[in-house]
Amino acid sequence: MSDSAVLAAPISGPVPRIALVGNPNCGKTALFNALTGARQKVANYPGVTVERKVGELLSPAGARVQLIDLPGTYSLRARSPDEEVTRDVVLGRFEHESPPDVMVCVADATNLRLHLRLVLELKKLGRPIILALNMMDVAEARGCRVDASALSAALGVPVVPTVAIKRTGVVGLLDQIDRSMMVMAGDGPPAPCGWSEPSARDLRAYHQEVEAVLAAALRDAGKPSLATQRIDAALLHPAIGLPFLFLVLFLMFQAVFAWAALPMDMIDGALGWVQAAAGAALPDGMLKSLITDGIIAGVGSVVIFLPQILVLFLFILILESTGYMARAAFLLDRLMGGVGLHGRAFIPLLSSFACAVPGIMAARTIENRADRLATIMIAPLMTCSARLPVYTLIIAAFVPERTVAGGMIGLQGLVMFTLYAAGILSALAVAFVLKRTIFKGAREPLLMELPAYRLPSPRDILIGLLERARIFLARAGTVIFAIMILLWFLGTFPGAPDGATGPAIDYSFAGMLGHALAPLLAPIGFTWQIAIALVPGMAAREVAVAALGTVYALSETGDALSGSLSGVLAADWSLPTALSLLAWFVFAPQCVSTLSVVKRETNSWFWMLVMIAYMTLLAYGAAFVTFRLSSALLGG
Ligand SMILES: Nc1nc2c(ncn2[C@@H]2O[C@H](COP(=O)(O)OP(=O)(O)OP(=O)(O)O)[C@@H](O)[C@H]2O)c(=O)[nH]1
Ligand SMILES: [Mg+2]
Repeated sequence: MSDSAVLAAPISGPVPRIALVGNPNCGKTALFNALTGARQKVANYPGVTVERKVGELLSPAGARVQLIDLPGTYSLRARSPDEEVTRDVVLGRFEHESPPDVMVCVADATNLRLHLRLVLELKKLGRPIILALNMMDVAEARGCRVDASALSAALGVPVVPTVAIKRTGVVGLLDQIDRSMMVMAGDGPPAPCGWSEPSARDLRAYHQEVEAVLAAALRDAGKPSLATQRIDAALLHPAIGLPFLFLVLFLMFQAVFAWAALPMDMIDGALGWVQAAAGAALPDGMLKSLITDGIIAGVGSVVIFLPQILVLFLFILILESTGYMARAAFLLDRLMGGVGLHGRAFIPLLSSFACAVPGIMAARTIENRADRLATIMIAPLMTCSARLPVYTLIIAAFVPERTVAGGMIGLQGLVMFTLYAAGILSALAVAFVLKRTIFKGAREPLLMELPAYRLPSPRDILIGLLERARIFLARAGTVIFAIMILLWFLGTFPGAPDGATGPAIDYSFAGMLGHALAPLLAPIGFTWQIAIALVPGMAAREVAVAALGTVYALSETGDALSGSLSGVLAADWSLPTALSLLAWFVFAPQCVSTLSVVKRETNSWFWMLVMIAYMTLLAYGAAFVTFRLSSALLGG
């Protein structure tokens, strides 16, 4: 997620600071990206940005300016942790940080009645404000006409109409930023902050003032989006809504298998060719083993999953950019309420399908601490994309490639869906227990704005996918690459003693470690090779696959890994072992980044340790039961 132009660290110093403030989903991040060239996440639901991001820009007058993107909020009376970030930045409550010198208030031109209230609140801060009247394209399309100069006069702040996603108005906004900074420099120290938590009376006063401003500046309120109303009439229909949502999710998992099959075969073929070519070109010896068994077999066995990751992200990006994501939260609110979860938990949980780290951070939008903790605790049970390679590898090895239900459903996709479902159902079960024991409390109603539906922009989707591919490949090229070299060393040295019969890895450090761990894992059917793979798998789950690739390549008595890794596994493992490993991966807390983000977001070691303990117990238990049951049933 890191971007060269964007820092998450606090900034201080003489460079002027400008903050983008506004209600959720009004286009602040889109504007931030347009102004700084960054690629922060933009999506069509409230609560996308949950932490402040800082970027830099050069104003037309040549001034260096720091631009801060903030989480959306309806008021400075912050309720949830993401809104608190905005409040604290705006009020200058962060240590060693002065409040922003200028605030660019972003408002959705189609929904001024709601968005102007925050502008009035921000005016009380006594600092220069510029109003970016965003979504002017949508406003125009709906016949909503706002008189920008009348609005400016009524509010007493400069107003710049913008279309953030098309960069329209960016130049005007930059000019206005220069002007505001000049005025600020001429004015001397800013007026004292006149903001205080608005009382009910203040809120009524704001409301009246908004009406007066609208009367002066809104020429035509326009019509609400007819398309959105029609689509929602169907998609939020009590009888259609949920089945449609499940259909979408089901299609997503089928597509992950079906669409990715061809490119994966192609990558597999290309890797096999590279491995053979490297094997033929290099003289026998250590270097050849390092390159073919260590690097190509290890890193290659992960890279092959890129197409699946991209198909998964394609679906998630489309769900996020169309506006369906917020509907899904709404549809599932009652279902989630059944286990005591808040409807808002849906977005963090769905994000966790990509990766639990942003998912856990997205839980900042949940106001109630108990609800938020419960969501954080179960987020890693959602099947993250790093688990895809593990699942796919084992499924490809053990589940035949055929269709069921009259050729309609791929069996492999069905097994994958079952694994995802196992994650979801156990998350709900854990939440049920947590909400009835540790996190007791009344459930709060879901209040969430449903954004208008939007056609996803192919360019944005493409950029999103490229960014994903970059992150995935960068990881394969750095972390996984380094771990594989280390593992190759551990799997190669010390070499086999004279007269040894088994492959050298049996006698290596990695072999010793694997054999040492084996008794612990034997009750759940894991081989010593799996034991070796689980250790580096702590860094990231897909590393386990890379490690299996390397371990098995080193275990081969031939030169290089003959045939695909899944073929080797099919020959080496029993079906109960494979099923047991799948069950293990549904639950195991196997990723250091998730655990560290849990520590950071809950601000306590305790919850992190609780997570490790409960997930490890569940993983061991599930693997044990799976192994025993399937062994008994299959007679293995
Ligand atoms: N048509 C149109 N869409 C826009 C415009 N600006 C932003 N969007 C879309 O509006 C949605 C929200 O944009 P974001 O930039 O994520 O909004 P945000 O204010 O940062 O939202 P939060 O981080 O949730 O507070 C996205 O789907 C954008 O593509 C605009 O000027 N016109
Ligand atoms: Mg944002």
